[in-house]
Amino acid sequence: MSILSGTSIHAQFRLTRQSKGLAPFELDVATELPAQGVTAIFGHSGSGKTTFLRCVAGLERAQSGYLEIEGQVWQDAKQFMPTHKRPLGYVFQESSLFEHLTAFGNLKFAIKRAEEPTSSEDFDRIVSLMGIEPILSRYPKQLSGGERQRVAIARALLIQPRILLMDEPLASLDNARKQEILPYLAKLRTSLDIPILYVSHAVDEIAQLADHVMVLESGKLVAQGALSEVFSRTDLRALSGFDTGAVWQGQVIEREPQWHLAKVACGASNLWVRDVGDEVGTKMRLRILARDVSLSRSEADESSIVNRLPVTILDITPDQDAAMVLIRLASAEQVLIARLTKRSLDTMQLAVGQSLWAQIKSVAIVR
Ligand SMILES: Nc1ncnc2c1ncn2[C@@H]1O[C@H](COP(=O)(O)OP(=O)(O)OP(=O)(O)O)[C@@H](O)[C@H]1O
Repeated sequence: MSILSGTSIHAQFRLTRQSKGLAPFELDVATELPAQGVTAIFGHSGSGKTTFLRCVAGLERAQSGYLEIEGQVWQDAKQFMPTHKRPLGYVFQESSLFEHLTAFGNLKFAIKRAEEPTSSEDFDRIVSLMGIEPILSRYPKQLSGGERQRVAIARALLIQPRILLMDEPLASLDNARKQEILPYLAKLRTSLDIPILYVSHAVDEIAQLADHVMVLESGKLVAQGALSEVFSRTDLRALSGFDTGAVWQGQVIEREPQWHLAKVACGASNLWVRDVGDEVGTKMRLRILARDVSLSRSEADESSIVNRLPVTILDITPDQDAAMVLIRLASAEQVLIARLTKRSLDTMQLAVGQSLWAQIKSVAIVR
C-alpha cells in the first residue's frame, strides 16, 4: 500500500546498542506509516518497540536516522530536532504526573508548553474526552491508576501534539482498571485527527484499538499492514500461540432479543454474537480466536454451534505447540484461522484447497 507523501510518517532508524555483559541489540527499521489512526507497534519483550518509539520522540538518537511527519523533517543526516521542540505527546507506562500539583495543575502545566494558546473549548473537549471533569481538583495520590493515566493522556493532548506516542499505557494497571480505561482509548481513536503510535505486547488491546500494525522481531520490522491483514497471518512468531486469531470488521444487521443474540454482517459472511445492546447499523470488530474454530466435512446440522461458514483451506502452518497446527481458511473474501491438533489434521486428511465447514464456538466483540 502506498501512502500519499505528506500524509504519512517516514521513519528509518538504525541503532546499535552494546552494553557490557549483554548481547548487542540492533534496531534496523525503515517504514512508512499512515499519519492517521492508531498504529500498534507490536512484538515480544526486547524486540525494540520502546526503542523505536524513543527514536521517534528524539529521546534516543539512532546512528543513522530519518524521520518525517506529514512533510516535516524531524531528523535526517544534517539535523536532529531535540525532543522538546518536537510537537508530540508521550504517555509512559507509569503516568509521570507532578505529585505536588492537582490534576488541573498538571494540565495547566501542559498548556503552558503548547506552541499555540489552548482555547477553553479545546480544554473542555479534551477533559470531557478523557472523562476527568470530576477529578480535576484531586492530587495524583488521590487517583486510581486508570484515572492517573487518563489525566496523563489529557496532559499529552493539551500540548496540541501532531502525534501521540503511547508506550504500554495500560501495562501497570490491573485488569479491572484496564477495562475501565480501554473505552477512553477507543474514543481517542475516533475523535482525534492526529496519528497515535501505540506500543503494546497485548494482542487483545491491539485487536481493540489499532487500525494498523507493525510487528518487530529482534529489532527488525517483520510485518506491517492493516490490523485484519496482519492478524490473519500465521507465519509471524510474535502472533502465533494461544491468542492467535482473526479480526473481522462487521455491522449489526439484526437483533434477536429473545435469545440475546445479534447478527453481524462481516462482508459476505454473517455471524451471530452475544447481543450487548448495540443498535442495528452499529459497526464493530469481532475477534475469532483460532482455538475457537473447528472444521468438519459437512455442515453438521446437529451441532449446537450456531456459527457455521463454508471455507477453503489456504495453507497449513505448524504451531509453536508441537501437537498443533494453524490452518488459514478463506471464508468468502476474508481469512479465518483454525487451530487443530496434528492428529485431527491427519485423521481428516486435510489439504490445501479443500472445501470444508468451519464451526465457530465463540466470537468476541472487541468494538
Ligand atoms: N538503557 C539500555 N541499556 C542497554 N540495553 C537496553 C537499554 N534499554 C533497552 N535495552 C535493550 O535493548 C533491547 C530493546 O529494548 P526495548 O525496550 O526497545 O524492547 P521492547 O520491545 O520495548 O521490550 P518490552 O516489551 O520488554 O518493553 C532489549 O534487548 C533491551 O534489553
